[in-house]
Amino acid sequence: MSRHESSRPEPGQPVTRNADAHHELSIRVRDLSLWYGDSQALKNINIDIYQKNITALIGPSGCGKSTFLRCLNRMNDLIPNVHLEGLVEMDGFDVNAVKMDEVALRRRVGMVFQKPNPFPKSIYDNVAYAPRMHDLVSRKADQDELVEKALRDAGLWEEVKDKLHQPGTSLSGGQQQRLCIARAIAVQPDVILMDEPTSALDPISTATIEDLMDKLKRQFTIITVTHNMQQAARVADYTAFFHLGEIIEYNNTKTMFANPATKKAEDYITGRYG
Ligand SMILES: Nc1ncnc2c1ncn2[C@@H]1O[C@H](COP(=O)(O)OP(=O)(O)OP(=O)(O)O)[C@@H](O)[C@H]1O
Repeated sequence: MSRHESSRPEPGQPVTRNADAHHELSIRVRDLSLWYGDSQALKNINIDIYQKNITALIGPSGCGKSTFLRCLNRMNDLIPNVHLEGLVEMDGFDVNAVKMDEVALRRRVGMVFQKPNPFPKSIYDNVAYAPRMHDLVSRKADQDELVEKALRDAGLWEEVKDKLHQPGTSLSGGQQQRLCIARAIAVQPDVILMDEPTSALDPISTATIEDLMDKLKRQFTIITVTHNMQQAARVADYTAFFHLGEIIEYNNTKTMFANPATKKAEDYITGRYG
């Protein structure tokens, strides 16, 4: 029996589709449920997320996409009265295990938010902050090299190389978001979570970030929440459709958009509801 067959959810669990067998597993989620107090926000989520691919999470407002994303780096731990059941496994490690070091986890799983949120520091220090905190660099020359590489990989170096000591907040919105991406990749995470990374940006900055995501997936596993169906179709290798806290459909993006298996996903993708 192949790894994929053995990890299939039991019959009766929410529908999830396994991906092409040649892709390596990054994150395995089984029977994940989450409650805010008495209110259940995620219901028996089962999904396999693949390395060095982009997975888009789509679905109507309030269906649990951001809640799910935060389960992947334990950011829900910061919210009072959250109760979680089920398994989130990353490269074979149980993310929710008591002994899992949250600082180490957040080094492996970077996050980029909807609104660009650079630290109130220089462009240089925004990028150097986390590598310093994680003791990844000590010599100044190594730090300079790392900052340059992260900014180059985020497609920002040419625009900022002559003003590295200006505040990150002095950049345009699209540049600030690329700075946040540089900050996230500076510690070489395995996974980057993006929560509507372009929704606050103009169309040109959005296109720049989409191109960047396409390049970054050679190095990183990317999971992105988006309300923009064209964006999901353009950038995502796989798409998961959430509805009322469940994953109703999960497939490679081409198949889901050309031939959705459920009426709900079809209606949502075609803009008939949501
Ligand atoms: N901190 C919180 N405390 C209590 N309930 C919450 C909290 N965050 C989210 N919820 C609830 O959990 C459900 C899922 O919310 P979530 O933000 O994950 O959905 P979403 O699909 O990301 O929505 P959107 O597309 O609007 O961002 C909603 O009913 C929401 O009200």
